[in-house]
Amino acid sequence: MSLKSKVTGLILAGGRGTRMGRVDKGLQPFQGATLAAHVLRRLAPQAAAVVVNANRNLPQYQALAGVAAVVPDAMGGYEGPLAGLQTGLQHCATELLLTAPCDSPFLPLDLAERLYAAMQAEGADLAVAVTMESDEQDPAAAPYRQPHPVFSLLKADVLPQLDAYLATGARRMEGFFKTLRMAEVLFDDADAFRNINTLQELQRHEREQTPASAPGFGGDPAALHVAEAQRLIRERVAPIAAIERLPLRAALDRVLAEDIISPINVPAYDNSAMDGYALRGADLPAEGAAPVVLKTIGIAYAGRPFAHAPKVGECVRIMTGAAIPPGCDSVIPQELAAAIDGDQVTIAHGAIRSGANLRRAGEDLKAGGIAIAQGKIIRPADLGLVASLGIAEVAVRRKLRVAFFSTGDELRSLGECLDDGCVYDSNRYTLYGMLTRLGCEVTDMGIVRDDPAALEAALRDACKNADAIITSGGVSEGAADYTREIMAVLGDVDFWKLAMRPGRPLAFGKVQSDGDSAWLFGLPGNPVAVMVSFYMFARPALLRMMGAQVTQPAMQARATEAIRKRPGRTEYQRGIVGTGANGEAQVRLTGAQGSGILSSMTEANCIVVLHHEQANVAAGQLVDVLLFDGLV
Ligand SMILES: Nc1nc2c(c(=O)[nH]1)N[C@H]1C(S)=C(S)[C@@H](COP(=O)(O)OP(=O)(O)OC[C@H]3O[C@@H](n4cnc5c(N)ncnc54)[C@H](O)[C@@H]3O)O[C@H]1N2
Ligand code: MOO
Ligand SMILES: [Mg+2]
Repeated sequence: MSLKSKVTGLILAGGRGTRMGRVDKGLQPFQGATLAAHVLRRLAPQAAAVVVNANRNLPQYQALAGVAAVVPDAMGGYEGPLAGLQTGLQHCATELLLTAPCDSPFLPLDLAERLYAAMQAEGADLAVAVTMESDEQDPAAAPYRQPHPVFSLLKADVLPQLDAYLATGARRMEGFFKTLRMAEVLFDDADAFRNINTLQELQRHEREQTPASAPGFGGDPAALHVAEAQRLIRERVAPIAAIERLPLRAALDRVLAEDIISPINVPAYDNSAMDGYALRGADLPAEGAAPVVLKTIGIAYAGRPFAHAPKVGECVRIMTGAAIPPGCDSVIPQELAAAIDGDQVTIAHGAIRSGANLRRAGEDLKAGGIAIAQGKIIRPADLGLVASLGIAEVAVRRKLRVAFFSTGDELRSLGECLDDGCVYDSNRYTLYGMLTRLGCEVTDMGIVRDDPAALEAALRDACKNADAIITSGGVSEGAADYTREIMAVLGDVDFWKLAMRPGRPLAFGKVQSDGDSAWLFGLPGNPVAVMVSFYMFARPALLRMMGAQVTQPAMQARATEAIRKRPGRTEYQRGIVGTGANGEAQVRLTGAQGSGILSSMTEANCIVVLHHEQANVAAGQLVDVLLFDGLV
């Protein structure tokens, strides 16, 4: 049973709006809709039904598409949010009630899920959102925990306790919550809980640009901002726990699972950076003094130290990498000596500074320090560094297991005859390439026909062994797109329309079968869309599951031509970045940008990122670019 089906959403809109001049807060216009409509849009995906608690303008609330019921306080008399909660619980047909105030248009899209997880973990009756806030008057003060009792998830069966509490005359939410077993959930995005209290605040927000956390109102009001979808995915997935120990070379391109702590200083001893003479800095001639002549008393080779300390007026011939003899603190490269005659070395003032040309013990790495932090993908330099510490074996995360398949009756595999109306399956090849380059252990499950039973069997099968499943096709709303239906049956899967191009539809969630589960990324079928969606959503999530740090190879380049762009969605266009005549980075587009035109991807060496709020780009303007090298 999905979480969503257990939850009733309650929008608390029953207040007097005292701080807003007694207007009905929820009905105030905000970014093309009302405040309550924004709250509804963010609650609806998290609940089986949404109920509004309002004491005025009931028909206006009822007119909001998707509202199951509008209910006034049972106790009457504007007694505050606890009275609204009582009414909500009375009308809650599910096991759980999720509350949000009508003036919080940015509430988190994973509110129910995160509150529920804490409730389960702590065996609580209710879970409340908490954020860390800082004192605006005193920014230097330590941040404090701010609970948000109006953002809570409660068991519906606490109603008798609430009735009894209200009967005592008490009205404070916090007071009532203290009588229950309460879990607190810390959200790191305090902005998501912002509410709008005054008309001035409302107007200020209206004027501000659509924030990154809000849906893409510039285009389709229901479309989700790319950053919001990325955040939702990032917050849900976690690194796999399994670790394996590998001989150093086998760890190349794997994710380091434990910090590498340096057992030694590197270098282990002070040594020479030059071939020359090791000497005592005190012997160097002062300004205006005559050159000094030092007598060579021995030779220090790399690996064969010279153990005697030179006395005043003496030096030691030394090779690069050799340990600095005792008593010496400087090295003069032999070519900087004024003269060398047998064992006599003449040095003029100013040839070197005292302390020059020494590589100090521990200057590269200190014993006991972190040489490489866990989460790093091991590259050639890391192999070398680990070897320099004398470490022969490293702990890496086990490879992430990713199963993938294509969906569609029109698809044909290589070697098959291309019937009328059919296309060769290319997505499985791009997916194979992208996943393999990322370092995943892949399972190619082939093509799955547009048939509900076949899809269900494939998804169940994939759950058994895979950490993640990637599918392509069938996530839009076509008549043969059964994928959505089956995905929803097998788990908590959200279907998003994203404010982006290409890659508008995306399914993400957890599918389960017989106790096994896997994260599902249902990518769109169009061949460019599948790649862009993979890079923007699946790649960062898979890296996180792999326990790896997520980086994107980004730069800026000047557009050689004007680019049309409508604000309100993120666009990813294929580009070719290079160096212009003036030595500056510049980028041009690869022509046709249709999401079926795969040749535009092979031609390109980068993706030009045109951000959500960005409008038309003029020729010569700087744009953000994601380089394929490092990304792919
Ligand atoms: N009424 C609407 N229609 C569509 C919308 C929309 O919002 N409203 N979105 C469009 C966008 S954008 C995309 S992207 C596609 C995504 O659709 P699906 O994920 O359902 O994918 P399919 O319908 O199965 O296929 C789309 C397209 O891609 C070709 N395809 C699919 N799989 C492969 C493959 N493995 N190899 C090569 N080509 C593949 C398929 O033949 C179709 O041409 O929906 C739009 N429609
Ligand atoms: O955005 Mo669709 O993903 O254009 O092809
Ligand atoms: Mg389709």
